[in-house]
Amino acid sequence: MPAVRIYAFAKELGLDNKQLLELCEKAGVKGKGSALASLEEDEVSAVKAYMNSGAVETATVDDEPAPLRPPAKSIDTRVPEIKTAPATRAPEESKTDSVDAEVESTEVGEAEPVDVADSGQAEAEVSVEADVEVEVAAEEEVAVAAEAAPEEEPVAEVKEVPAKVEEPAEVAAESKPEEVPVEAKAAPAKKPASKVGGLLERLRGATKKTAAKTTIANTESREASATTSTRKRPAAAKDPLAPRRDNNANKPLRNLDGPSRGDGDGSPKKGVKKKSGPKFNIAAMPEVKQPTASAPTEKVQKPDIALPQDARRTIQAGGTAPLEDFTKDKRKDKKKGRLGEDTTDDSAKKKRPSRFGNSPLGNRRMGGRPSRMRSYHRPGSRKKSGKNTAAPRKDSVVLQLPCTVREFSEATGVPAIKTLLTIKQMGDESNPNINSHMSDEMVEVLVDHFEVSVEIRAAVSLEDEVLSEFEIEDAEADLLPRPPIVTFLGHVDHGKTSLLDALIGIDVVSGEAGGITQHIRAYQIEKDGHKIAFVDTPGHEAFTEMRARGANVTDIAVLVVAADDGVMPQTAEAINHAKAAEVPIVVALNKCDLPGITPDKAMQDLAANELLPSEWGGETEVVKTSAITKEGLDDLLETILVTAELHEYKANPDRPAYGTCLESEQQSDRGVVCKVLVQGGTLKIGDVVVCGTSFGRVKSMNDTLKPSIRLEEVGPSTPVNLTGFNTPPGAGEKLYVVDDIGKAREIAESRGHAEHEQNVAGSVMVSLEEMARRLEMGRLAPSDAEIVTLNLILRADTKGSIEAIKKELGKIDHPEVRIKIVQALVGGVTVADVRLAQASEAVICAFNVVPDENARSLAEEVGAQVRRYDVIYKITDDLKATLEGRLKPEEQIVEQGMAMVLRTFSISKTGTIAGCRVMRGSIQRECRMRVIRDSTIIGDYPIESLKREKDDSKEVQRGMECGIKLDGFNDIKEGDTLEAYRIEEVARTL
Ligand SMILES: Nc1nc2c(ncn2[C@@H]2O[C@H](COP(=O)(O)OP(=O)(O)OP(=O)(O)O)[C@@H](O)[C@H]2O)c(=O)[nH]1
Repeated sequence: MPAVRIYAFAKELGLDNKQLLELCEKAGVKGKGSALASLEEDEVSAVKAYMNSGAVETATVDDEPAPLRPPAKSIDTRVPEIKTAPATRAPEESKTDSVDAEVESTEVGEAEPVDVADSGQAEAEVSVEADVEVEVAAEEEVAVAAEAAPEEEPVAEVKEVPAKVEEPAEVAAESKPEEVPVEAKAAPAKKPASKVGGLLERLRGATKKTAAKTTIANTESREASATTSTRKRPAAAKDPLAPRRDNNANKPLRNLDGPSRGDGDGSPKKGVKKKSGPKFNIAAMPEVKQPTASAPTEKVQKPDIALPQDARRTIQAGGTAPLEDFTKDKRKDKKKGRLGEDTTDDSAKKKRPSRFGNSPLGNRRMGGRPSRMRSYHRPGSRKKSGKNTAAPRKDSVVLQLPCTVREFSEATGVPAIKTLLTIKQMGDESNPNINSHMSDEMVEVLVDHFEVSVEIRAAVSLEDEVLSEFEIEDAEADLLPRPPIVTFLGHVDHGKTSLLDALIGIDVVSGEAGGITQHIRAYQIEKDGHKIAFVDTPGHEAFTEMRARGANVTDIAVLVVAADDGVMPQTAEAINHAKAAEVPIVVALNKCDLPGITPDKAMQDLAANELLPSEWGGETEVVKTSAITKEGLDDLLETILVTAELHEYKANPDRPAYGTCLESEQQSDRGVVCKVLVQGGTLKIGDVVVCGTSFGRVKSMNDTLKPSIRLEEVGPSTPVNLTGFNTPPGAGEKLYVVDDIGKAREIAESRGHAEHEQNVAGSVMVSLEEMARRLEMGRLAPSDAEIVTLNLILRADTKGSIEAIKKELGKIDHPEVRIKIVQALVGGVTVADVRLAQASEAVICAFNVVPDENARSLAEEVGAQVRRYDVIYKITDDLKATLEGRLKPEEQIVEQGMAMVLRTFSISKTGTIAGCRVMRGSIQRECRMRVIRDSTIIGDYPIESLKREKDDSKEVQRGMECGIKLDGFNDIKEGDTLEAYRIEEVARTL
């Protein structure tokens, strides 16, 4: 049973909100502050139990004979009062309605009685009300919609609205053939139905059977999110508004309290007397009577009436004029005994159109609650005689969200003052006025409260509007062959980087800190006239996200398995990523040069992981390679190219580009540099791009392999280093080219806002929940006081690094200590970080970045700790050791000094000499040097030679000039900073 709001529950019980809140308190259900608070199933039971215990004298909602005193008045008086919302009804209770359900299923021929009785959706609509008269038409609606409802569940993206039985028969019937197959297909798709996910699927062409499904699922979710308030768009509803209005204009309103609720002749249905029957949410009638036909006694001047806003909109949209509707209704009313009752046309009842009719928003259900669109007239509430001069409540109006109090009142006919009063009664203390914007939730509550029926139309976000064009599939004729994207995946140290280096003819592996890959790399190369985009991923377990990202952008996965190791944990993980991405896998059985290697064990491992090698009769190509001897490299390349040829990868280059951000960083001179893999369209300098919460105009694009090559435009399957974003986009975010910088900004900002809200909401909820849990267990203060928190401020070179560090730190689990990341940002350590560290007593962890001079001296001054790392697992090892109080004294890095490179000299045979000035401390011959460019550590090397003038020197002091040659690094440049340090065995303190 879903949670039920206080106000709804109070309404059922015939109590006011305050009374119920008091009852809750007494029943031991604490912490329900306002009418908007929700009660869980067990809490509802607790309240009911409390009420049934005789402690209070009030009506009960249970069907069973209750120990409470009987209602003071007749059943007619009580019935409307105890109209039961779904939240208050236990599933078993709904079984009392199974008789009705059987009738329905017989008539419709689809729904089983159990569907209605058992389904939560069905239950949601069934009322406990002991109502004698049940409309056959309504029953049909229940039966049909009850069957359709469960099939809607897989639509994950749809905001809140659970399917409900109150779905009008027409809508349910129409949408069923369109939706069910789509959702049934979409459900098993392994990839989330994201925009580019869908496009990628399409790009992968006809070889993938799932492409169509995913595309459809995407379209569905787009539709759903565009309207928010609907789960499905009836196929026939081209113009969502017109049919709805026509229906309502032409069909008589029903007065459910009137005699027509029976068989149509005004008499109650025979044989079903006093049976609990389902209640259905159908067209609400105006709350007050329309003026009677009696002629005015004296001639009055016709008032000058301004049409309400929604009526004006209707006319502008080409709908019927309000007066037309009015006259139509009048004509129809003549045939009726009473307003809203058509006593002549019984069939009309069965086919009664819902006021939600064909609208795409038609099945919007207010927050999953039962609609109260039906008008109830409590005894005494109906006016006995005389004319009602109050403005009739409107129904069938469209309410565009977000809306103000004024707009709500105009749309619903509820006076603004009454609306404001109700908002206040609901516990809103913000003192709203007529122009105040209401939250969607509040609108929903008010609609429920005033029992008005409105069609709520969620605002279509700019993002949906702008990015929807990326959902459109390219015409086959526009697709041209594109290079394959090949990702190297596998366990740490199995030789991915070495193999790729050997294939491309570069040497990346020797410059990697700690000998492990910590960043995703991507290059496009040309081999034997074929272009291929290669992506290298880290193998260390911390980089799961990067591996997943690599697998998600790839066409072909090359699984690198060291022949001496076989399938290891990250190999298995990589296999899963590749399988999830549904891409072909080519295995490179590497390190075959190692002596005494028999590849059989690795082959068995592969077979055990459902990758049966082709030489064993399976379908997986296994190529034996060695990055050292270059054995098997040609074979590997050929296998990749043949696989690519088989799959015919295509894309449309003549469209706005889209792609994926693989990595991003902040550089001091270039700003945000983002490694992007273009997957479709052509990306050009000057294009406006949006990527996650970042946006900008493409300023420059550089080749990823040869950064000096500037590119003006790049087509599909091309990785580039791109500048122009305002902030570093999140790795893995999708990039889209849009036509307007304003739109890009708006999309990025709204995403940022939503992200922020989510973060804030998440953290508050967790802490409150945790607190509540602890309070419950009565152990809040003592054990909490014992927990030591280590605050961290993370600074790293890329977002990917932050992601990986966070993941690693998340593994540190200790009962008495915990790590809290106060802030995690890309870029060098700044003064602001030091200030924050000072205020929050945090330690600053700088991964592959350094503090700027101001930050460094401030940190020294205030005693803030800046710990620097270049290998990811050292951070966790260090912190773990720190937290566990077992810091080893050895390997303490002692900073020695810093030198600026003023000039460089290239000497053949020797290499590049850096002419430096020592700016801080001193440089000693045995020191190691960090090479820093743009606040980022680009390498760490020992000193090969240190000279003053032409003489070798052991130490050069601050202010002096010297020549430094680094061992194994010749790419030193003017402006680089060299930091000297020594590793000493000294005691560490935190
Ligand atoms: N004998 C031998 N050694 C290899 C071969 N390929 C790589 N190695 C060595 O294995 C070690 C790890 O190689 P990498 O290329 O860094 O491995 P990796 O899989 O890229 O590692 P990560 O990116 O950190 O996951 C290095 O010392 C390489 O020299 C090979 O084919 N034969």
